Amino acid sequence: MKVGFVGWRGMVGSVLMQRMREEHDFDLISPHFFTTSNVGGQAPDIGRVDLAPLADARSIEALQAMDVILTCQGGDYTNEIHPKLRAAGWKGYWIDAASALRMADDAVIVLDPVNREMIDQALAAGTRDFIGSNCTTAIMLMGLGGLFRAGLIEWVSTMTYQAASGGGAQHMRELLTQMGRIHAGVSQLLDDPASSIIDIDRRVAVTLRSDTLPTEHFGAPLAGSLLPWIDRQLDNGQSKEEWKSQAETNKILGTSSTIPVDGLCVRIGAMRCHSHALTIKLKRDVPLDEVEQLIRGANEWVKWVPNERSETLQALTPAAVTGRLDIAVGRVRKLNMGPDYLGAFVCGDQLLWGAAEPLRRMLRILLAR
Ligand SMILES: NC(=O)C1=CN([C@@H]2O[C@H](COP(=O)(O)OP(=O)(O)OC[C@H]3O[C@@H](n4cnc5c(N)ncnc54)[C@H](OP(=O)(O)O)[C@@H]3O)[C@@H](O)[C@H]2O)C=CC1
Ligand SMILES: N[C@@H](CC(=O)OP(=O)(O)O)C(=O)O
Repeated sequence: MKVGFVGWRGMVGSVLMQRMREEHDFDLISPHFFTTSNVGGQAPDIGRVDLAPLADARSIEALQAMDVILTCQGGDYTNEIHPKLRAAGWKGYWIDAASALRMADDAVIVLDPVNREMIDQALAAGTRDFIGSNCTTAIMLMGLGGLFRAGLIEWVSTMTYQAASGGGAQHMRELLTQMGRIHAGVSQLLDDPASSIIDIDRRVAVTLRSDTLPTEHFGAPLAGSLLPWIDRQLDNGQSKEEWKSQAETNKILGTSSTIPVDGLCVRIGAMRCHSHALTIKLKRDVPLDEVEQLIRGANEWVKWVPNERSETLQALTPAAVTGRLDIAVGRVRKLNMGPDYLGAFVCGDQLLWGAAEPLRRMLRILLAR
């Protein structure tokens, strides 16, 4: 199978390449690499010597020769190229990280540990566009899939804690630069055990509000702060990121009546793990041991964290989860609102299950047909 890769050197694409090498996916395909900026350049090192030079990612003719196109190039590229390619009669499979086509009627959002049946049915019916879900939504569904599958969830309120990587590589750099500037402004005081914490704090506040702190990408300081708005503003008061959670959750689950999902999405100073603090309204009072069994049994990546302080601090944090496929689920307990109200916390790497992993697994599904 000829597979064309677009966007392979970006942040999501690089994680995808790494995972595909780890899983030996390249052994099973004929890979072709495309570029929007360096036609004729050298293909990436994937442990193979038989690769052609980089092809033009805007050449419909070159793309048409592919059986599958897997793109992490972004929504603008998708909006430009996908319609032209289909209009030219291309019948191949389009696998995409960007949100552009997600809600299209003839596209399926792929998260196979949650919606494998839907993917199989769509393939049998001739669907050709398979799109990765929003990262935040994917992580919640990977963590709570067992409760959704059992039909126990009446609604979910999700308050998110989203990492800098969701904005892209430049955002991660900006966060670290902000951290460094803040530290540099007080490092001498920190070294002096006799210095006043009030002085240190005052200087930090001055740095946070100063024009010299780089905020080009986030639009405001994130280090030492947080940003309670992610993505565009919608007319109903939601952010686009908040809107996606209900829309995509229900599309992925194929619900016949909408399960309400809503809450506030907040950017925090984590590097690449998104987290959710969840309030779940169950349809009935489900005993906690049953809840645990359902959550743990949903997929092999759920890492159950008992609702205890030390284990939570060890395992239910971005620091513990980053770079791993684990979806940590913990803080599961009944809330004061009543026996059918459940609290939970979910944490996952947004570049893995939130972006690259469902795409490479979709490719595997195609290869296994
Ligand atoms: N599903 C999800 O939850 C997520 C989805 N995404 C999607 O993935 C898309 C890609 O995101 P992301 O990987 O962050 O985008 P990047 O900005 O890292 O990369 C996108 C493209 O930019 C070009 N580029 C220009 N300069 C550089 C450079 N110095 N280093 C690397 N690439 C460069 C590359 O194209 P070229 O080689 O052709 O020049 C690259 O493929 C997003 O637009 C979004 O749609 C992102 C995060 C999560
Ligand atoms: N919006 C997400 C990342 C992302 O790219 O999402 P999407 O693929 O839905 O556009 C974030 O900022 O954390």
